[in-house]
Amino acid sequence: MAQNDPLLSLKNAVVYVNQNTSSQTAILNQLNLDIFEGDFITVVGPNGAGKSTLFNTIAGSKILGKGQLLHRGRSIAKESIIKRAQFLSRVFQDPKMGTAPRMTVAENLNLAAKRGTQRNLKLRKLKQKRSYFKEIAASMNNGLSNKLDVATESLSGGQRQALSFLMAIIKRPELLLLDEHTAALDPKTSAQLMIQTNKNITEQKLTCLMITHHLDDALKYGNRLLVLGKGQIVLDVRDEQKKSLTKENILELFDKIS
Ligand SMILES: Nc1ncnc2c1ncn2[C@@H]1O[C@H](COP(=O)(O)OP(=O)(O)OP(=O)(O)O)[C@@H](O)[C@H]1O
Repeated sequence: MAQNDPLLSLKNAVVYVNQNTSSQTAILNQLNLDIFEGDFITVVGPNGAGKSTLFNTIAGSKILGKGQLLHRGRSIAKESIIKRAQFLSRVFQDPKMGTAPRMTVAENLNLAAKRGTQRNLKLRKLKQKRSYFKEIAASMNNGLSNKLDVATESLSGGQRQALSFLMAIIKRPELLLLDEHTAALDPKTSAQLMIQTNKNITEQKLTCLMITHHLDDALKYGNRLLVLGKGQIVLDVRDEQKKSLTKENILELFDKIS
């Protein structure tokens, strides 16, 4: 693949609800998007703009009605969620999703680390991995590293989201989808997780799309910003153009598309 070929492309993507009925509506409407390796794209838009639908379409939980979805030039529109999970991972808003509640932090990390590999790893190996798990948990800077043997259900929301994030990146996905992953957290915890999120993404050069309603975060983080409205991309800016964008610019655009 040439350096400038996209990692993932949507071409004239249309997603319908109530397809083939009189109330058929396009909730993604002729959307075009090229995602390149190393892009850290923040995604904003009013409620109902189609942000989650975009993620669902990429991850496979919504079916493409028309158009193309290409991974490194190869159509994946008909591939299952499980198949696509081999190259992408996703963190949701709800701290209860993404982790197994009765399992400990270390067991959850181990499960994520061996995803897609042979299942019969011995506990001995889990012990060997402990120092690595402790190290990455410590990098989240929120006390998670002292809770390796604690059941996930007894973690704080912030620790649980930090764990979900680590599980999502532990095998270095080609594409990381963050779906308002800090939205359920209090402002301080949310800001703290965002700092660690950004650190990991930039240091590891991960390719990421992040939906957020925090416009300050959307402007502060990432190299590229998308505004979605009515199932279409109404703004796609990167680098210097993104840096010169203001919250007011985005809010004006929201007014126009709502
Ligand atoms: N299964 C469905 N049936 C009917 N309408 C749906 C369905 N899924 C999504 N929609 C509609 O599609 C539109 C886009 O929804 P989507 O959840 O993608 O928006 P969003 O930008 O993520 O919104 P929010 O910021 O509120 O999370 C909305 O009008 C929503 O009501």
